[in-house]
Amino acid sequence: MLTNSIDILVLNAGSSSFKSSLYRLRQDNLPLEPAVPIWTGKIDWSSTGAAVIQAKTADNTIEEERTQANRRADIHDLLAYLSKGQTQVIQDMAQIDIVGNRIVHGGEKYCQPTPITTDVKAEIDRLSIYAPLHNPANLMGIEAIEQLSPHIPQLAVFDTAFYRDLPAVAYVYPVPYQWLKRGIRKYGFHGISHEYCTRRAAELLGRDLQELRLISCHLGNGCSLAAVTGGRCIETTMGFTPLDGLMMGTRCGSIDPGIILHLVREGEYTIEELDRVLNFESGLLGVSGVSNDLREIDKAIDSGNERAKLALDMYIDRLTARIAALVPALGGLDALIFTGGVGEHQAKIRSAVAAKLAFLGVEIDPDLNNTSIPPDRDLATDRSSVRLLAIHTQEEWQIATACWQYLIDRHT
Ligand SMILES: Nc1ncnc2c1ncn2[C@@H]1O[C@H](COP(=O)(O)OP(=O)(O)O)[C@@H](O)[C@H]1O
Ligand SMILES: CC(=O)OP(=O)(O)O
Ligand SMILES: [Mg+2]
Repeated sequence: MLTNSIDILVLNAGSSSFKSSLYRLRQDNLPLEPAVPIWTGKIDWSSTGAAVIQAKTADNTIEEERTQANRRADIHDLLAYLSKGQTQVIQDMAQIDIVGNRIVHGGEKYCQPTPITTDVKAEIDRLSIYAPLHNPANLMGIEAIEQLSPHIPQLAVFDTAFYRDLPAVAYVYPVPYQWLKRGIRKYGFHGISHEYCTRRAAELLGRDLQELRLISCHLGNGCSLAAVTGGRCIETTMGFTPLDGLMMGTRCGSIDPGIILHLVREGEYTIEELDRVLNFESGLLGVSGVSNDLREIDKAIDSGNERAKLALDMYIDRLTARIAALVPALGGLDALIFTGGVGEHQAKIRSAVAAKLAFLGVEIDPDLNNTSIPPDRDLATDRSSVRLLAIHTQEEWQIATACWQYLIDRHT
């Protein structure tokens, strides 16, 4: 039985962070604009071995630094701040109507928000080998809730679901066709973010999503592009796993598969070691030797570090090349969307990309691009033939709306 207001808790476990939001929504009306959560929680595991836990309400913040991270315990303890201490917003966890979990890899089976059962958990676990940075963390979130309050319904919202209508030319790999039967195909990730941002782009432009040709650039620690036309995603850069495509913070993106064959053949690395190196020690961090964080790379460049400069140049070149490569399939481009920590905050990346795409008629307004104004804005000049949108991604809100819809459908 639903009361007038619905409490929806969202868990978004990433590779080096865990984000959580509690929304209190009215049952009769889903706001068009993202609601402000009444409680947010964050764990930052980015410095090796340590954890910073932060819980926040409109009036209070609790911050706890732990020298020894223990992901399971960190998640459990963060969520406990919902019902205790200065950030208490509920009396009891059982008060929460539903928990929405971002699940990165849903494989071929899950294309819709799905209630979590033992079977669903087993499948998320089975898929962990294909998304080792994400699916295990996603499961930890689910289990933390089960421990804190076993009877709250939980919903899985999949990153891969956005790609359910990907055409075969995009999802089939040029390998023996029979591999497809074994599930070897492109899945695509960051779908929750791309779905939110492409819909938001249509709103910002005051146009129907169906008539737009869009490329959404999700540039965070993980990076991917999604090409959308007629409201359908037709191509993306991540693939069978979130390791493919663009150069990322610690992930390599597309490289010659011959390199892996060579290293394994030489006996220099086991598969597990290569998995670690390509997922955690490559990308911006691997090339620069400095950091996966572009803010740190920038500082190193300013102090004359050439490898940091090379890493940045490679990041921009690869990003631009992959954007341009999506344009023929779209038959043109109406808007390019920048989102994720890098896309939203790094004006330098946006201007470098725009400059390299000038041949497409792209022109960024340097004043708009450099001024720190609120999120969700068009940065293109009036004469640019492509709109350039910076959009604050709202994965948690996207998941909350799926939960709201699920509850309403169940009770009507
Ligand atoms: N305020 C900021 N200014 C500049 N860069 C930022 C800022 N915030 C985040 N970034 C960049 O975004 C990256 C993280 O993006 P984010 O989307 O939060 O990552 P995740 O993949 O963990 O969700 C950082 O490594 C950094 O390069
Ligand atoms: C799929 C993925 O790479 O997610 P994130 O960017 O949150 O690590
Ligand atoms: Mg992210």
